[in-house]
Parts: sequence; structure tokens; C-alpha cells
Amino acid sequence: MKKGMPWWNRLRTSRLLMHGGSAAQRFVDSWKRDAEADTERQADAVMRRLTGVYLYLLGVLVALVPLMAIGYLTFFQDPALRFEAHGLYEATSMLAIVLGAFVTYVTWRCYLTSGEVFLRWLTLAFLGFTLIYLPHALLSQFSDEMMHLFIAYGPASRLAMGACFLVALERLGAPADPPEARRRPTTWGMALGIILAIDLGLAALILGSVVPAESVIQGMEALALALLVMGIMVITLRRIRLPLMIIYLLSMAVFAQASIAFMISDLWSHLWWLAHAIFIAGFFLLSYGVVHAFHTTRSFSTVYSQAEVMQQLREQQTRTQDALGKLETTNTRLSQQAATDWLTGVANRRQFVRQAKRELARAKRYGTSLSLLCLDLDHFKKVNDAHGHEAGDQVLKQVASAMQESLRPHDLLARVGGEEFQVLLPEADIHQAGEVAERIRSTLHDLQIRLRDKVVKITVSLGCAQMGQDGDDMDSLMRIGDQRLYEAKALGRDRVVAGTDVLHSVQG
Ligand SMILES: Nc1nc2c(ncn2[C@@H]2O[C@H](COP(=O)(O)OP(=O)(O)OP(=O)(O)O)[C@@H](O)[C@H]2O)c(=O)[nH]1
Repeated sequence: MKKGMPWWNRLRTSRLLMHGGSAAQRFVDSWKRDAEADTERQADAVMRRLTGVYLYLLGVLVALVPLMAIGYLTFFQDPALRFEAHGLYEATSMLAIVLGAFVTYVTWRCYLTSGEVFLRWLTLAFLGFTLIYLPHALLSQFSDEMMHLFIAYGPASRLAMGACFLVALERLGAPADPPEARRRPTTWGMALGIILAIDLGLAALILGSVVPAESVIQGMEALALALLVMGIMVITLRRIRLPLMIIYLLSMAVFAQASIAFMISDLWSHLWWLAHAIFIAGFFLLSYGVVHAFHTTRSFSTVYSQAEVMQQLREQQTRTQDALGKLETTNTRLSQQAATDWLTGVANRRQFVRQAKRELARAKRYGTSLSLLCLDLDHFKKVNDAHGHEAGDQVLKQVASAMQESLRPHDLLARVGGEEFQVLLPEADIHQAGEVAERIRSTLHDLQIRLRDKVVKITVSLGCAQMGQDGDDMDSLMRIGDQRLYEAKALGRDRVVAGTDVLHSVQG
């Protein structure tokens, strides 16, 4: 029943069919099945929606874990508590530089392969962070003497990274860079120059004391936070659902909370250390995405979720099944064509020989009889000469079809030459073969072959041979069958020669 059928029509149709016995029962059963499948589909859709909302909430919860940690430290502990450990800080800063360089390199390698513009900007983000953070790591041993400069490189690195993140987002989905443009030294040289200029410019700004260092530092951190929030909004509003972009979104949220923690913390305080920990968590998360891209498609926008991959796999399987079905149909048609005579549609010589060998072996194994008829149309040349070759073709077709009708389903008729046919008769001795041959002869004798504007008459001569008495293989049977066929021709045509005697003969 059609899914969109109104219920009153369903009822009327079902009432009508109720009196129809088993057909009505089948109808009701299929209706029930349809209804059950509908209900199951609806329940599945509700569950999908529910689990989708759950996943969404889970993502929000994970993204806000840093805020919970900041809140815990601020409200339940003393966030101003100091932990001044220069050695530890130097070591972790240098580790951050090494990690930054490594992730920059992996991202760059991904970009070189895919040419994805998004990845070019992501490489620049990591490169910017690493090279702008480097003076911060180098200055950590002089943090007391050059406190402001030491601190300033932190927010500056986050600001550069946030800016590149935002541009990367804006360029997501842009056509890939051509391979020759990906390594262009001018592009990367210019990027390095700008980063170096930022490093030097910042040093000049802070050391020159033109603007209060505190406000430069807070301003950069606030700007970094604003850029990160903008990035989060872009992903959310554009409803970007690509798996790696979800990781991108989460890490941006974590970076933004790290900036908040930096803004409200004092140097060496517990909150300041927590801000670093939050930032590193965001960095690890994003580096996971980059490494995942490196291990798969080396692109951020073509790494699919498992659900998407499964969907693509299902579609691919359906396409493969369809193609296989078509291939099977074509193969069947081709093997049918290879076994069939192109003109009459009966078996051809190849098929006949193959089938005959099988039947011969079967007859020998079970001790049953098997006979062969050899047929040749009489004076067929005259038909061609009188009516043309095309008319001759029509005659051959009608003769083949008339012969086919006088045979049992398991007898095999084949056209083995121009106007020559053979018939394989399983479980028939020479006597029965003679009867079949005579039936064919008289059918064709009486057949009115209708061509466009005239009626043509044709006769046939037949020779019969039986397995055993006339030979044990197909070659012998065919030879004897042919001999008897020519005997029938010699005796005046339109007759049957079966065995040593002319069993059936009609004067035509
Ligand atoms: N129209 C048509 N004619 C064919 C085809 N194959 C063979 N022929 C013709 O069949 C005729 C066979 O002629 P012959 O071998 O001399 O035999 P016949 O005229 O049938 O005479 P007998 O066999 O002696 O009775 C030839 O004219 C062939 O051109 C075919 O596929 N189509």
C-alpha cells in the first residue's frame, strides 16, 4: 500500500478486500507491516534527535571545563597564592616551543599535500605562536628584570594565533592552492618577516614606554579573546559540523578561557599557572586534530565522521549491488546470445554440441536411449531464388518455430548450418525418433508460410540415428544421421529415413 494514502481510503480499500479471502489477509498483513515499520522509523528519528542533543550538550560541557576550574580556584581556593618556580617554567616554555615547532611542521606537511587554504593559515597560526612565544621562553630567566617584556610575548603570541585562526575560518572551503604555490619562498619568507617584525616591534613598544606596558598586555589579551570568541561564533553560526572543525571549535573555546584566566591572574599565581595549563590543553586538542588530518586525508574539511563514512559506504554498496545486478543480466544475455542462433532464436551448433555431449553421458550413465535427427530443407535455394534472401530468412524463422512447437520441452532443436537443423531426443529410441521426425515432416509439409503478399510451401528431409546401435559418440551419430538424411533426399525428399529402413515416406 502506498505510504501517502489517506486513512479513509485505506479503510475502504481494506473493507472491500476483507471479503477476498487470503488476498485480503495478505493486504492486512502488509498494511500492518508498513505501520510497524513507520512506527519504528519515527522512534528511530526521535532517538537520533535525542542523542544528537545529548552530544551537543556533552560538547558544551567539555568546552566549559576550564571555566569550572577557574571558578573553583577563584571561589573555593586562594587564586593569588604564588608558586614561583623559574626552572620549571623555563623547561615547560621550551617544551612548548618544541611542541609548537613540531605541530607547525605537521600542519605544513598537511598543507603541502592538500593545498587547503585553511591549513595554510593554521600553519601560520602555529608558526606565529611558536616564534612570538620564543622570546617569552628565552626571557623567563630575566622575568624579574624585564617583567613586562617577558609577559607581553605571551598575549602577543595568542593574539597572532587568534587572528590567523579567524582568517583560516574565513577561508575554509576556498579552492586549494596550486602545488607550485604551496612552497613559494616569498609567501613563507614574508610571513617570517612579519612575525620577526612583531617580535621587534613589541620589544620597542614595551621598552620605549610610550604606552603603559600594562595596558598593552591587557589590550592584546582582550583582543585575542575577542578574536577567539568571533571564531567560535563563526563556526556556530555557519553550522560547521565537520568532525575536525568540532575539535577546532573546542580548542578555540579552551584558548578563549585561557585568555580570561591570564587577564584576571597575577604573575606566578596559581591562577596564572592554571591559565597555562588550560592553554596547553587547547593546544593538545588542536594538535590532535592536525595529527588526525595528517594520518587521513591531510585536510581539515574532508575528514568525515564515522556516521558519514558509514552512509557513504552504504551508498557505495547500493551502487555496487546495482552494477553487479546489471553485470549479471548482461552476462546472462551475452551467454544466451552466444548459445543462440541469431536468425531463428533456436540453439546454435556450439550450444547443441555442448548439450549433446552432456545428454550422451547422461544416457550412458542411466542406460536410457537417445536419438538424433538431421534435417535439411528441400530445394531451399529455389525459395531464395524465387522470393529473395530476406524472404528465405523469414521462411527459416517460421520453419524453426513450427518445428519447435512439435517437440517436447526437453528435446533440443538447433540450427547447425544454412538450412540444416538437428534435433536431440533424450529418452527416445529409433522408433520414437522416427515418429517425431514424421511429425515434423508432416507439420512442415502442411505449413502455410506467409510472406508479405504470398504463401510459400516447403518440405524437409530427415535422417534419424540412435545411440548404441548407430554409434557411441556424437560424431558417429551425426555421420549416420547425415547419411540417412541424404538417403531421404536421394529417395525423392520430403521423407524420413530411420534405421536401416525408410520408416516413413510420403510422396510429396
Ligand atoms: N535466406 C537464407 N538462405 C540461406 C541461408 N543459409 C544458407 N542459405 C541458402 O540455402 C541454400 C542451400 O542450397 P543447397 O545447399 O543447394 O540445397 P537446397 O537448395 O536446399 O537443395 P537440397 O538440399 O538438395 O534439397 C543456398 O541457396 C544458400 O544460399 C540463410 O541464412 N538465409
